[in-house]
Amino acid sequence: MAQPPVLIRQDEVEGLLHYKDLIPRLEVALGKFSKLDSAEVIQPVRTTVPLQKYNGFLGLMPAYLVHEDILCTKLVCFYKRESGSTLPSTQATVLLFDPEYGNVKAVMDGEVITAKRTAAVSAISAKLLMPAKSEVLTILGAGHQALSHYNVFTETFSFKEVRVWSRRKETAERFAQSTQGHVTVWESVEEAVNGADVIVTVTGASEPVLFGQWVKPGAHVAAVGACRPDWRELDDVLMRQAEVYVDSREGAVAESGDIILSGAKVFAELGEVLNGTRPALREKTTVFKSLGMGIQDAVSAKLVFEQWKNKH
Ligand SMILES: NC(=O)C1=CN([C@@H]2O[C@H](COP(=O)(O)OP(=O)(O)OC[C@H]3O[C@@H](n4cnc5c(N)ncnc54)[C@H](O)[C@@H]3O)[C@@H](O)[C@H]2O)C=CC1
Ligand SMILES: O=C(O)C1=NCCCC1
Repeated sequence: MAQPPVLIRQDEVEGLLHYKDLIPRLEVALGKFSKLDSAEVIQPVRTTVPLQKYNGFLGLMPAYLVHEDILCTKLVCFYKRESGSTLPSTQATVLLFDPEYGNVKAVMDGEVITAKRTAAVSAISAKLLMPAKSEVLTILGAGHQALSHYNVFTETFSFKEVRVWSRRKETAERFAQSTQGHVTVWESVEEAVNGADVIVTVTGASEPVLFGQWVKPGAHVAAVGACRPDWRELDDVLMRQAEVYVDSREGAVAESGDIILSGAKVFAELGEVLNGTRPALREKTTVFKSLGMGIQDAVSAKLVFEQWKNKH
């Protein structure tokens, strides 16, 4: 009979999952996903169950990485919250299976995994697509993703200046006080992104907050919020003037309001750039539209479980 699953708590996941281990594994997984005959990676587009009463969704995100034999699913609830709400906007649990036997080996917190793997993939996009001498990073939004993005971007790159904007100034100020390094707080998006080389959008917005006319030509935008077909973070001008990269084409055309409603064309998946089958147009204005993928959670869960076993 199979052993009962181990339970790995949020604080344990936090201590076990490190960007230096995660980033190379995500790069390999994204590359495999984007191979033309991607029989190595099985990942259907996320199934979402609307929770109309609560302005939210339950997302089911299964994935099987055949060669690594990782079978995993994340269950994630995400919500559109009113300004000032104290309820969480994302809650997630990750289940790691034994693919042969079919039992669950581990149940682990999915919030840290979601925060870190999303930020790590944005860092991969920036490594490939940001201008060669990037000095100014602007983060729009000041929640969980803002912090994980701040952490991985400052750990991986050397920006001279980091700026933050949030719809409530106090939230941006609290964020700036919580970070290790110096972060300047800006009251308007237009000023915050003026001259920025890299812009990360990590808001709960459903209408555009970032407009193309404010973005420096050649800048790189990692657009992480607006993960529903009728939600936006970026305006049509930006979507049409930029070269658009995605994590999954199939996911992007099903779920991204910024892509669907602007009519923008997807230029490449990040995995195609990593595989060398599509170019990284670093000198152009680029948008990486992130929606999140089950394989990213699967790779992270495997890492967490490996590290957990080493300690027990
Ligand atoms: N692409 C991906 O893989 C993932 C995307 N997400 C999305 O990323 C976004 C941020 O997630 P978290 O940081 O966890 O959320 P959070 O709730 O911790 O932070 C959200 C931030 O956005 C701001 N915000 C909310 N509504 C806004 C509006 N209408 N206009 C401007 N700012 C607004 C909030 O004030 C806060 O600063 C969400 O949209 C979430 O659904 C989350 C996880 C993974
Ligand atoms: O990939 C994820 O995890 C999520 N993506 C979009 C919305 C929240 C969770």
